[in-house]
Amino acid sequence: MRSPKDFFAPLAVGAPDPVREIPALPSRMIHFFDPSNEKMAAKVPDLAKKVDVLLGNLEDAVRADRKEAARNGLVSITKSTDFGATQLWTRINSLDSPWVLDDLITLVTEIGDKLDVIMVPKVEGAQDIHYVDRLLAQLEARAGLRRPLLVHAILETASGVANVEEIAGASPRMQGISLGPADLAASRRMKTTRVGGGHPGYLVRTDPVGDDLETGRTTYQQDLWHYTVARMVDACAMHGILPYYGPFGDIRDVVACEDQFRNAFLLGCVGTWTLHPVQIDIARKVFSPDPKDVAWARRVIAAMGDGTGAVMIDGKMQDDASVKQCRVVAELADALAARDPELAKAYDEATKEALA
Ligand SMILES: CC(C)(COP(=O)(O)OP(=O)(O)OC[C@H]1O[C@@H](n2cnc3c(N)ncnc32)[C@H](O)[C@@H]1OP(=O)(O)O)[C@@H](O)C(=O)NCCC(=O)NCCSC(=O)C[C@H](O)C(=O)O
Ligand SMILES: [Mg+2]
Repeated sequence: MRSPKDFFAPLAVGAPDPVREIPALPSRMIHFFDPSNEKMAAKVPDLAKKVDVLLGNLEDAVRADRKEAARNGLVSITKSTDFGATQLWTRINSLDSPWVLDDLITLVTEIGDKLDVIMVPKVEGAQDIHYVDRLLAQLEARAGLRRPLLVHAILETASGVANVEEIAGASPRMQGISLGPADLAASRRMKTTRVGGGHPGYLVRTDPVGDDLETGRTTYQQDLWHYTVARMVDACAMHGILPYYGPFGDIRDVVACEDQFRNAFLLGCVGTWTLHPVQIDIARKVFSPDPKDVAWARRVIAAMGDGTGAVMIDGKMQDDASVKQCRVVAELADALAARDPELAKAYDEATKEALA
């Protein structure tokens, strides 16, 4: 562990100074594409206008014999595309793979000035982040980069979950963490073969009436990912970084996808991965606060003056703590409205109505 005194010192001579605060940029959807897939690559310029984050994926879902094509494809797409305000991320191959060293050397050298965040899969503990941290500093120095690259960890091993707090605080580069439910399920030896989402077998049942154990007993499906997401959210909040849900693999089931995304949003996640174009609008809808909630939050903030004391609004008590909750919603709405004029209009109209 670095001493708190040198936590913000660059890890290589000539590397840029680490950031002191992680920017809370809109990142409702991290849209995955395979840069070696020509059809997907052709859609990148249009997708850049629709999504908050575009991620060129080099790891799982890219065939082993296409790894170099994906890496080179990402370099060439990046050089020829204007991403505007949309962030560009990449997911490198895992740290024990034969590809990761060339991924980092090539990407930082060729497109380090355009990349925002590097997603690192299968992170087991702080040692993995420390390795990437030092290597990135050396590569940034050699490439003459002025802005440090940020790092995002995927929580997809049992050790990663056990060590999530130390991972979140391992480096000033840590931007956030995502849940990786498929690898995590395998690592934990869970018995689900689904990529994220619920499972009908994971349930609780109401008590029997009398001796009849069979009839009239309602079952409620539970969320397999609740514990992990909640733990990830706490670790991220504690270290001032951002938590994300990960993949929802049943592309056809847009209804359950929306539910899973909303659970994550309500628990504190700022965004999710989108694997197919059909998931983009779902993520936008879910991870943008509802105009009615924004109007309410703004109303409470306005009524609370300096934010202390207690007032009654529509029969509900508001105090110092509830105004803080409202500020979370209102500040997120302001940040999203600055990027999305349609949303800005919806928020302002709903607020006017609520204050009338
Ligand atoms: C899931 C897919 C393989 C489905 O692809 P396809 O069968 O081609 O779907 P469609 O025919 O419905 O596609 C319609 C058109 O849309 C294009 N398309 C599809 N997906 C994308 C995309 N992500 N970005 C841009 N464009 C996309 C198709 O090319 C079609 O185009 P056209 O023919 O011109 O109309 C595919 O969606 C896919 O591969 N998605 C990404 C998968 C991925 O990235 N997986 C890795 C992340 S999940 C993971 O790694 C697990 C995690 O780590 C964990 O452990 O939990
Ligand atoms: Mg994975």
